[in-house]
Amino acid sequence: MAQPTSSTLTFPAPSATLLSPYLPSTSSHNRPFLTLTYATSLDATLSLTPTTPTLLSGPLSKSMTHYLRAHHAAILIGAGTAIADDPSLNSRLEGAEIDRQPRPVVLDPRGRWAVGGGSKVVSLARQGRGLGPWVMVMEGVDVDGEKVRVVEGVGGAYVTLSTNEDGRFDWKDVLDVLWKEGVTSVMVEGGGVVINELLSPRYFGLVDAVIVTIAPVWLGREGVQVCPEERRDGEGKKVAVGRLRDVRWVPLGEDGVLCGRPKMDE
Ligand SMILES: NC(=O)C1=CN([C@@H]2O[C@H](COP(=O)(O)OP(=O)(O)OC[C@H]3O[C@@H](n4cnc5c(N)ncnc54)[C@H](O)[C@@H]3O)[C@@H](O)[C@H]2O)C=CC1
Ligand SMILES: Nc1nc(O)c(N)c(N[C@@H]2O[C@H](COP(=O)(O)O)[C@@H](O)[C@H]2O)n1
Repeated sequence: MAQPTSSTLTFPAPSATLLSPYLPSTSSHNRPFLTLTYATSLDATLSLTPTTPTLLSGPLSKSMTHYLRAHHAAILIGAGTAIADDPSLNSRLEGAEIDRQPRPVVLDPRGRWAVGGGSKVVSLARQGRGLGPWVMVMEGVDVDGEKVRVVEGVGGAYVTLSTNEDGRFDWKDVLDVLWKEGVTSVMVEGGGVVINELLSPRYFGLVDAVIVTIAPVWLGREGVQVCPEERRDGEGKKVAVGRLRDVRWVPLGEDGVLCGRPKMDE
């Protein structure tokens, strides 16, 4: 039997039905609906090392990712992932034409990502199989003119945003910029810095839905781990950061997909 090409992934309707309660709904708080989604090992690890692209999702859960991408207006990653993976950041779901492609957004305050004509995201945008990326950089950073030319040449943009004293964007500002540009939903895929920050007590409340693929493998130490900053109560006692409610487990091949809505414990 012929293998599907990279642009003809399908996601079975019964699984799609199970996911439907977690898909973006109309936002009631003047910011994009934020879905946090990633694949992890049994030891809560995203990749073997920060610079090693690591396939965790099986074929069905990978199709789910492309289904989710086609249901979001934007897909966001940190510069670490952009540099390590040279990702495509488009949806290869069957029927996901250009009007259902998510806008790739990369948090790259210092303009480190070497986005050029050979980058997958640029190449796909040139072929009409994805959108040009929006790269968020800090004020005053000197971005190489050639990179700006390449990004703008495929309909993308470098967007300047202010940072705090640590050189970090406030997530509320990131979401505000996207909202003002008409982005109603964003799927955040990672990597470790991004995920751990969004799961930290400060930003936990910004996450509307979590969809995590759990693959039956252990990756060992030195990997990029999901382990957010701890939370303490008024007396300094350590408490859980938060949990998921409205939980649903969806088996996809050998992987388990955990869906839920985050809730910070009282
Ligand atoms: N299994 C999975 O689902 C995924 C795995 N990965 C893996 O994760 C690894 C990369 O993870 P990390 O090294 O943790 O990098 P990362 O992708 O989280 O990027 C970190 C960088 O993003 C920028 N950034 C993040 N938050 C920011 C903020 N609030 N303000 C300003 N800049 C911000 C900074 O430049 C920071 O150094 C790679 O190995 C990749 O393959 C990445 C995504 C998903
Ligand atoms: N869902 C999922 N499963 C895995 O096993 C992964 N390694 C990732 N990684 C994320 O997907 C990006 C690559 O996507 P493309 O297929 O190149 O578009 C990678 O950059 C991570 O964000 N995700």
